[in-house]
Formats: sequence, structure tokens, C-alpha cells
Amino acid sequence: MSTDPPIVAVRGLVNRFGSQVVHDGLDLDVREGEILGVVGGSGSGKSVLMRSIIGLRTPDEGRIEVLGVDARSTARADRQQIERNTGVLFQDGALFSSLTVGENVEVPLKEHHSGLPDGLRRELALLKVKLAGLPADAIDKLPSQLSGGMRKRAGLARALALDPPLLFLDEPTAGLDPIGAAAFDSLILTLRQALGLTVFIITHDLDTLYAICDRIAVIADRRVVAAGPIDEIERLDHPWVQDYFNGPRGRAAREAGERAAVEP
Ligand SMILES: Nc1ncnc2c1ncn2[C@@H]1O[C@H](COP(=O)(O)OP(=O)(O)OP(=O)(O)O)[C@@H](O)[C@H]1O
Repeated sequence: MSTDPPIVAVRGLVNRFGSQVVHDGLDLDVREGEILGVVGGSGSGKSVLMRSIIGLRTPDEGRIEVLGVDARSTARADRQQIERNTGVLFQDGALFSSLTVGENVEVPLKEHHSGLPDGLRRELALLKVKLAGLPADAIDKLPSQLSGGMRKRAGLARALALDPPLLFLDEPTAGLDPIGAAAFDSLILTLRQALGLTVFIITHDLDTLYAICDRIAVIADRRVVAAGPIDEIERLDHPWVQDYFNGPRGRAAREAGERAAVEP
């Protein structure tokens, strides 16, 4: 087992909205180099957890460290350190609709590397567009001119703009057809391999969990009730886990995963 310190460590996280308690003493580690799938019922607090880790929400209690930096710190140097080292793909892509794909990818480059000459910045943007599996001519298109799958890839290109070691993906395959979703999953695997990324994925997609995740963290009852490899998680004696993994969709995804594992 790895003894390296986790790349993200969450301890005793508490998040409340008025009288609603979303997290109550939640602990989670994200290990360097892994693809961690985060699952849980609708409204269980997956997105609030991600927002707390990347500093978009200040939790009510608890400690979060991202690459050794206190995620609750408001010091400019700490914020920059976290922003430069994390890429985020939001559920809806969160692209600026009036900017082309290339201009979208250039936004973080302008913000964090303001001294880059225009030509070089555009070249870097093109590199990220291609890395995300888009054709080169997508760089001059507006988000509205792209398909849903291409918009996800454009969001991914922007998330990769600063070469972050840590990538957060919120429901990356939601809304994609099964072929598009499988292609996106294999892109994530390839990028992890090629760039040595650590990936935190919120997903409802059982195929993604079986195909690419090293470990799964289950959020239920306001905490992470279990985190481990999928074969451990699917045996967990918890009602939500049993419904999710051992219902008809879970069985189908498991069988597909087993078939993929034996096929050359
Ligand atoms: N800004 C907010 N103000 C009030 N309540 C909020 C806010 N953000 C989230 N919540 C509540 O916190 C709970 C957890 O929300 P969250 O978006 O993290 O769920 P989720 O697990 O990501 O759900 P889903 O799978 O449906 O996307 C929900 O009940 C939601 O209504």
C-alpha cells in the first residue's frame, strides 16, 4: 500500500445549508495517480464536496488539504497554488458562450501566465484542444457550434490548460450517448497514463466506474461510508450500495467490465 501522503486530504468536513446538514464529519483521501470515482444518491453532496475541495465553497467545519495547501486559506499565494494545480470540468462545461473554444482555453493561460506572447498562447491552446481529442479546426468554433460531446472535450481542454496534476470532473459522461461516453472514458485513461494525472470523478455512470476507476468513494448518510476498489464496494452491506451496484444496471455494467477485461 502507498505510504505517500494523499494529494487531497479531507477531514471532519461539515457543510450545512440552513438547517440542512449535507456533510457531517466526512473524511476522504485522494491518492496520487489514482482515478477516484465519487458516487452517491442525488443530493448526497458530491458537488458540494468538490466545490469545498477546490475552494469554491467555504465549509462550515473541517480541514481540507490540496497538494499540501490548506484549501480554506484565502492567502493569494495559496489560492494561486491550488488554482494552478487543479483543472476542473464542470457538469455543463461552463464555457464562455461568446468566446471560441481556443479563447476559452486561453482564459486560464492569460490569468496565470500573463507574460506569454499571443502566438505562443494560441499554440498552447491548440495543443490542449488536440489533447482533448478535438480536431484542430474546433479551436475557432463557438461552443454553440459544437455537439454535446465536443463541448465536454472543449471543457476538458480548458481544464488541462495549465498542465494541472489534479483533475476534477463533475459528471463528465452525463448526456453523452454510450459510444461517446465510452470514448470519453478511454480519453481520461489515456490522459492519466500520458500526463500522470490524479483524477477525481463525480459520476452516476456505472460503466465509467467499472471501466476506469481505481477506487470508488461512496457518499451516503452525510459521510464517505466506504472507499476502495469496486469489487470491495459492491459487496458492501449498505442499502444504497446494494441497490446501485446490484440492481439491473449495476449487473449489466459489471458484466460489460468483465468482458472488456478478458478481450484482448
Ligand atoms: N448553494 C446552495 N444553497 C442551498 N442548498 C444547496 C446549495 N448547494 C447545494 N445545496 C444542497 O445540498 C445538497 C447536496 O447538493 P449536491 O449538489 O452536492 O448534490 P449531488 O450529490 O451533487 O447531487 P446530484 O447527483 O443530483 O448532482 C442538495 O440537497 C442541495 O439542494
